[in-house]
Amino acid sequence: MKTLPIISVAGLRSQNPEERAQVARQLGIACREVGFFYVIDHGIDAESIRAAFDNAQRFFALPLADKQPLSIKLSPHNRGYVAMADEKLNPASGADMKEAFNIGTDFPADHPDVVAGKPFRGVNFWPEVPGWREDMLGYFDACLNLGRLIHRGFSIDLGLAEDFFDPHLTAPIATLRMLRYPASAGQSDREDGAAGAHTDYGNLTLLATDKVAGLQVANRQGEWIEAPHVPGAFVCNIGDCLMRWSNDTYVSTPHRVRPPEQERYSIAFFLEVNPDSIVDPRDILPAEQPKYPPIICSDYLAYRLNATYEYRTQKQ
Ligand SMILES: O=C(O)CCC(=O)C(=O)O
Ligand SMILES: [Fe+2]
Repeated sequence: MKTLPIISVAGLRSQNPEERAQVARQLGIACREVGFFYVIDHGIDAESIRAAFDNAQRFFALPLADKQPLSIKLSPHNRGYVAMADEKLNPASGADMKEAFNIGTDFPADHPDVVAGKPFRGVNFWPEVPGWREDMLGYFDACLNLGRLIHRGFSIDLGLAEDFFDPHLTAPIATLRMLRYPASAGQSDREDGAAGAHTDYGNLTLLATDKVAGLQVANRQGEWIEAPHVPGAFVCNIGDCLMRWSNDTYVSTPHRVRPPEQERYSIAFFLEVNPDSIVDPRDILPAEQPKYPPIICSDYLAYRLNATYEYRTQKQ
């Protein structure tokens, strides 16, 4: 396998069950074989994607003094600004040459779940850039709805009720993450210098990229293959939580980012499920011997984040 499949998900919106099943079959093959695929006909309009990239650019262009007060280190909820070289997605490798900004599921400070200190229920940090918050929350919701739709395809493929994931996706943990990788100018000697090899933690990631190359995905032969920008497409991949939930039927696959020739932007949307959802392989594959005990979604995510971010002392 040298290239990633490109899947049109338009059929998932069809009234005709056969059209939905046809898309589900393609998703199922991709999720079993490589855990990565491009999605086209996703229904998110080009203008809102462009606005999200413009907003990312405007944010990262702010002086460090404006970004640092929004530091993720000040958030117990995985939100805010990650400064250059402050993260190692592969702890065995070097620091990632990137900066990032995380927006989580948006809750007001007086929401009962926030007041009660429920895991991952918190307020976002916002830069003072006009229009930014509205645009980014609109884009967040569009990604969430696409993530829900793709989960319907997964349910069909896995032989579950089509709405199996719906009750788990009513108010899920989700993170919209803007990323900026500076031009390496030939300076980096690490193939994974922009983002170390890692798998994602949740159920599903939807990634919008710009034209600059950098993302690589490991195929089953252990070779790194390029995942180039496909205009209008999202790069989608399975995360560890869904791999576990599906008893390893779907695979989460290592990927990394090479130091780009030119400055590169990407925007990832990491979708988990509701914080209190029980992730139990027996619910998806009751006939199989489960490889994993049941876990609570928020416990699993907190465990994975705490392993990645040394500064995270606050358990969620
Ligand atoms: O920027 C990219 O292309 C991929 C980023 C990524 O894999 C991540 O942040 O988890
Ligand atoms: Fe990733």
